[in-house]
Amino acid sequence: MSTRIAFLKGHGTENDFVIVPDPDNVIDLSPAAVAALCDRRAGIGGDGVLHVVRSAAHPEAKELAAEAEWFMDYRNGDGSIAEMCGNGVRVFARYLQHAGHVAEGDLTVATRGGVKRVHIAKAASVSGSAAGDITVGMGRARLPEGDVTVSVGEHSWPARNVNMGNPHAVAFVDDLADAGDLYAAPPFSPASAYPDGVNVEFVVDRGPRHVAMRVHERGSGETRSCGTGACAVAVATARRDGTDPAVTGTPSTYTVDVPGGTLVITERPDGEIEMTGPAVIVAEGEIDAKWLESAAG
Ligand SMILES: N[C@@H](CCC[C@H](N)C(=O)O)C(=O)O
Repeated sequence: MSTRIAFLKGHGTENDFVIVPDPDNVIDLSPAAVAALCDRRAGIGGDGVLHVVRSAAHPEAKELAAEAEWFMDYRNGDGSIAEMCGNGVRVFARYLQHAGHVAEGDLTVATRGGVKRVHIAKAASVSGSAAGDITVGMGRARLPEGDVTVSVGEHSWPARNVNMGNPHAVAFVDDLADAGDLYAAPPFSPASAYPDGVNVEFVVDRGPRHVAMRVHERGSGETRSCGTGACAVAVATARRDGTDPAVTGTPSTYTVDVPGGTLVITERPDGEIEMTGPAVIVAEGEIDAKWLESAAG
């Protein structure tokens, strides 16, 4: 490993990531190293890490190399691995554009949840200062059967199971404040419902086809946004509202406010879901490899 490791910092609706470009997959990103990087006081700080690797150089993505040149090796802030990160893909694409690997327009990104189609919209200003939104094709949701209850303090709510490649429990609440401080993962029952943990979304109505949510993410705690979570919320809300596109035959679009901004989610009658929102690179620099080695213990 060289003595300096390049990194960038980016976010999508304030779901923030430490980006580690490593085309040849030579950096040892242990779970402890990821947690050290994401530490908001002793490290750089982030909800997760986007390890940017050429698909051909990663054992989990080699087979996807013909379809997507780059693999998003996503890690949660505690170092755990997740199947998918929706905002992560959008920020990953912005990094590829920023680094000159891709231009505006269409591209593909390999993830543990399969190959995702991405569209980088044209910048809104000629100076390029107002970057265009980024849309990602998130694939189809799965809606596993089963009643789940989510609790916070004295409150408990029925929750809808939605799998966006990763697991989500969506609870409709009267007031987002009822979810409390969300320092700890909200307990759910039955305890066997999510053997690998779950991301929990709390949702209120804001208007026609417009909701707001808070989220507690598995492996990261409460975050300011979650892309897969916003998609899970749009899917659950469409079923609640009777606007399931598979039934109505027309696309269903929801605006989902998160604490860090707004995402727009469209589900088509064939079940394919697209998510659109901003993605920004805010800084770049170098990490001392010796610090990372000692911080990771
Ligand atoms: N913030 C992400 C989701 C990241 C993964 C999640 N914490 C999990 O463990 O499933 C998003 O934007 O989708």
